[in-house]
Amino acid sequence: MLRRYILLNTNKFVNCRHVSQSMLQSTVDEKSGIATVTMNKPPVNSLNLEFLDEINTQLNKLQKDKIRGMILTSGLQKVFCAGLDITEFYNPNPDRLAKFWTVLQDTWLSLYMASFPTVAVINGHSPAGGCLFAMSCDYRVMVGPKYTIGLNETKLGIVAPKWFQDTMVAVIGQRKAEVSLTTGKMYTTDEALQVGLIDESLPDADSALKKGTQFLNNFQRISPWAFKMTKDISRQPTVQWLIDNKQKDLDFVLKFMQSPDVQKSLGLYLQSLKK
Ligand SMILES: CCCCC/C=C\CCC/C=C/CC(=O)SCCNC(=O)CCNC(=O)[C@H](O)C(C)(C)COP(=O)(O)OP(=O)(O)OC[C@H]1O[C@@H](n2cnc3c(N)ncnc32)[C@H](O)[C@@H]1OP(=O)(O)O
Repeated sequence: MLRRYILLNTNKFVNCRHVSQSMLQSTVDEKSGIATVTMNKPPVNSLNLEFLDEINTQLNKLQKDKIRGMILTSGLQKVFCAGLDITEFYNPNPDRLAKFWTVLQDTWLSLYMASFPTVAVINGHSPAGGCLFAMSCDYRVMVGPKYTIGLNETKLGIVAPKWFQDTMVAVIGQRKAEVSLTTGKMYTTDEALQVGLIDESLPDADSALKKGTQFLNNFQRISPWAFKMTKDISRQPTVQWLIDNKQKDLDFVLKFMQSPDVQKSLGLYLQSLKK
């Protein structure tokens, strides 16, 4: 493994393994065993087929490398992740859409059930799929006050799939999730903290990264096996539906996304984004 000193987001030099460098930068601190995975796909870290594939491959690699924890963050100025790349849905090629959705399912399962503790350092806006990724980590630290987070699918004229919804229910509870999902609510950092969608709010990215690292350091005294078993038991009810219904979920998405009404809504939404 290539060893070198590199500059991390914390502006400190640390001795680390440099795992990869592309749309995703991943570094592992040798001493703590904590990986920092930085999404860096300008302009907004939208999740297309190739990017999701890279994220999933990296998560599986980190698992094999037996890292002790992971921070997921963004290398962009003001966006953590803009969610799924809407162009994957608009006038889709059915084969590509099927691959895209399958990789999304797999990436979510890898992240949600990661064998190591995970923290999202949300250093920018985090709508829809970005919020799903953040909620799938074990702890969320967000940089405030100016960014927003939430599952806004209804605002696009589409529907958050069951497993997106269940992930939110697991974080903020049934009632709050229902209101949040039906209204497509995007929470400010303060609101997200109040509702329990995030665990901490910090004024800048450096202190958020430190806070995330502090959380992961809690696990130095906890057996990785005990951690993983506990997390599996806790998260099993949320993941089981997708594990049992991957094909049904995919078939539904293929049908839903090719319906003229959904395509019309997506076209209008894409236009409004371009404006
Ligand atoms: C019963 C079961 C039903 C099952 C249904 C089946 C399937 C449904 C699945 C639905 C799941 C969807 C999940 C999603 O994640 S959908 C994506 C939702 N995302 C958003 O709504 C975010 C939209 N973006 C923004 O709000 C902003 O871009 C921002 C993230 C706040 C950043 O703002 P800013 O920095 O000002 O950047 P711009 O807005 O100027 O954007 C720059 C550039 O990027 C393009 N873009 C932005 N977001 C996306 C995106 N998600 N996908 C693709 N492209 C995006 C934007 O159009 C600009 O492009 P141009 O530079 O070409 O103008």
